[in-house]
Amino acid sequence: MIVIASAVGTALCAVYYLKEHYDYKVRKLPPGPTSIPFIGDVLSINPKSPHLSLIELAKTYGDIFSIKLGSERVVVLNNAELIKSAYRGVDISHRPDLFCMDVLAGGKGFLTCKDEIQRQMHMKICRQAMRVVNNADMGEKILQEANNLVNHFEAQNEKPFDPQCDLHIASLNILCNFVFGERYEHDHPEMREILDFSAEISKLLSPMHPVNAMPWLRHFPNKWFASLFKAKNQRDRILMKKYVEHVVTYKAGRVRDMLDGLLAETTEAVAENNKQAVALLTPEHIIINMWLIFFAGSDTVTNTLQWSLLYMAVFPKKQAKAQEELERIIGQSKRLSLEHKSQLPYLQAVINEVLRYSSLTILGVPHAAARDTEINGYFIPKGTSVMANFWSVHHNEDAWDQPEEFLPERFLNDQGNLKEPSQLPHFMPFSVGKRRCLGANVAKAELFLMLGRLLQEFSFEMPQDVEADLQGEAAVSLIPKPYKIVAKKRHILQPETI
Ligand code: HEM
Repeated sequence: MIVIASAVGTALCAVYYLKEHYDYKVRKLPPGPTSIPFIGDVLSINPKSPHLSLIELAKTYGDIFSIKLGSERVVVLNNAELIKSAYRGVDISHRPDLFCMDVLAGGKGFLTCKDEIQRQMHMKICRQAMRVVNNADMGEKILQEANNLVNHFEAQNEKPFDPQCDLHIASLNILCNFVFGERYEHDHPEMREILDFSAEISKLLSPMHPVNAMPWLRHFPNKWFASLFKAKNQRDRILMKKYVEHVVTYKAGRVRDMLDGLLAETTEAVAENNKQAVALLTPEHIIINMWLIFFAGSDTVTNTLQWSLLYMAVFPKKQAKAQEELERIIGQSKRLSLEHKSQLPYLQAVINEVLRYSSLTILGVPHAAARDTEINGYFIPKGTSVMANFWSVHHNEDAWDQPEEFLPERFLNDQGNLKEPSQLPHFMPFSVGKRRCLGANVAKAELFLMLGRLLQEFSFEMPQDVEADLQGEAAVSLIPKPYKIVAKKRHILQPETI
């Protein structure tokens, strides 16, 4: 019996390795390590720093290579040129299937939409709805949260505190305001529910989570699936309530927020008898698209602000330089606004350097091949997941001078102005191409006003005898480990102290 079992096992392994050999040599898939049946190459990846493990693999296999996560092949791109050429067209513009996302989006909304024409319509509709808010009072909405944040930080009385919760509520409030025109106090029950379902969904989104790795488990009672469906129901209940309230109070020609923008799109599509657009503007589609904006826009901004405060405390000279610029341009008499952006290049350079140095979205959001295609001469079968190692791009020694130093000055030209994007071909915090971040302008506005307001009011310091940890921990993105910080109320800086 043992002999038969070993013979069968050996034969299966031989078939597996022959298939691997065939994939690499005959089908010309991007090269990579020989994987182990069932688990693939997971042992080569350190879950705490996957971006660094992938850089190590690139040293052996080149800037485009493939690994297996379980039985799924994933292609990894490790340099800016490859990422731009792969993400430019529609061939690599789908998202991989993930069970949790299937449950939460159910094929609706723009994120998982596989029909290119429908996806483009979704994007057009969402961009138009977002633009309505951009042009109106986005700056005011952000400033309101920034001022609220100042009050919360002030209430800490210069004692060490963890800023994560305040920053998260501020960024969620901006999105609530932006999407359905409401903001909440910290202890409002609806805000608590939004925080709960957002945190639960963030946990469930890892491809390694049991709901995604073993979807058949849903047929048996278990806590993971129960929490997925609970989070979905909470989300649907709150967003459907907002939808109904907006339908009841909507007035043509008066767009209060993104949801009104979507209702205006619906009215227009119905009037023009545009059946395709109407089909993408059902209440379910609208709710999913609203949620996708929350899902994509809250943790990213919260985590970037968390990194920003930590870096300000660790690099006090850079903090003082940004404060001196704010003092000189805004002073005490004027209110910071988005109009001041061009006059505050150093603050913008600090934000860019935070985005580069932290490379928060280390591996971006995975793409998938929409059809059989090629990258750099290698065959990429339809459905294959493709990931971009943005951390590697932002820390590439050939592209950046002293990449391991925090130097906002690298984003300024000789005249002290912010460099043009064309002068920064290796800077891509919001990704590139067809699926690049839809909210990049909103994110930049939030970071500018929130960090700007905080630096006007406080100097950030690490608590006495505490050393900052700048390594972070990898989840869906690279987030700072929980930390405490001191927000010292500022007294106006004299230029000679800098
Ligand atoms: C610092 C903050 C942010 C960073 C670093 C960031 C970065 C990214 C990245 C890397 C992607 C993946 C692009 C790709 O797949 O190639 C993405 C997608 C996306 N982001 Fe952001 N983002 C931020 C804030 C926001 C905000 C505030 C919003 C909304 C208001 C937003 C909305 C989106 C959406 C909707 C997508 C998906 C686009 C699609 O699937 O086509 N993001 N973001």
